[in-house]
Amino acid sequence: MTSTIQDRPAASSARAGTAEGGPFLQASGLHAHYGQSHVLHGVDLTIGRGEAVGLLGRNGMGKTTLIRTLIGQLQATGGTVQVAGRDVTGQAPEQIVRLGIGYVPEGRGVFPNLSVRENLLMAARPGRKGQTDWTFDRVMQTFPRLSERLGNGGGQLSGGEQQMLAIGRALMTNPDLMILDEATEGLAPLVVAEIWRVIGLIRASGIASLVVDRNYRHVLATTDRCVVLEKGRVVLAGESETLAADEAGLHRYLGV
Ligand SMILES: Nc1ncnc2c1ncn2[C@@H]1O[C@H](COP(=O)(O)OP(=O)(O)OP(=O)(O)O)[C@@H](O)[C@H]1O
Repeated sequence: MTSTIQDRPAASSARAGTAEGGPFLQASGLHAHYGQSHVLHGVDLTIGRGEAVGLLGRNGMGKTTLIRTLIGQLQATGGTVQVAGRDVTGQAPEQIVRLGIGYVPEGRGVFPNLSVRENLLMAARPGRKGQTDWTFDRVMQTFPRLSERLGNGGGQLSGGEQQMLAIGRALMTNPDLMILDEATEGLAPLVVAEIWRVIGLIRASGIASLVVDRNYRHVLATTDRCVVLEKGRVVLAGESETLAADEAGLHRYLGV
């Protein structure tokens, strides 16, 4: 994160939103800038309740910027974002994620000086509708490796364990939507397989997800729908199964 990120103004109060029954997240015509640099150019994105959505695109195409704009870390310079039926455009990240988003940023985000146990327990809270499905014990069952490291500091963990802890922390908030940005980056193959297993578990548990990963084949195979960004614009979108068969589109936009 650099100083070129535009300051986000004070959070505005929630404006009237759409009904509860609509998609969990809906972004319409999103624009975002870093200083003078125009990075998102009118992006539309919808994530249904319980839907797994993949976000694909080559390096620098705007995937992380889109995520940061969705959760209010970066102020949208145009367009709107609705979460759980509320217009959250311009709101502070803390307010937006409180509506039920578990965000696992690229590069993780665990507290290095707190133990694994403390990292998890401090994140614990019921979900937006009071759901408490994800308890400390369930996270332990999901990541047996973390249960062996409970007393260790976050900073003493391997990269893979830190990633598991970051995902575990997000699950402890009992989210309706998990956002995973490059969750497998830089990890050894066995750990990568473990992370994909958990991404599958999250999907099966009915939590919606937005998944960014370099392994686009894996993303296509483990999501319902995918959106492909090129230079801050959606250039391909559709059912993952259909996109997986679109060799020409994948070649053109993902360079494969
Ligand atoms: N903090 C920043 N300040 C200025 N420009 C930025 C900043 N972060 C990203 N950019 C630029 O915005 C564009 C989109 O970057 P972004 O990180 O969103 O892409 P990405 O698709 O997530 O790619 P990657 O996989 O490399 O992270 C790129 O041109 C990038 O150089």
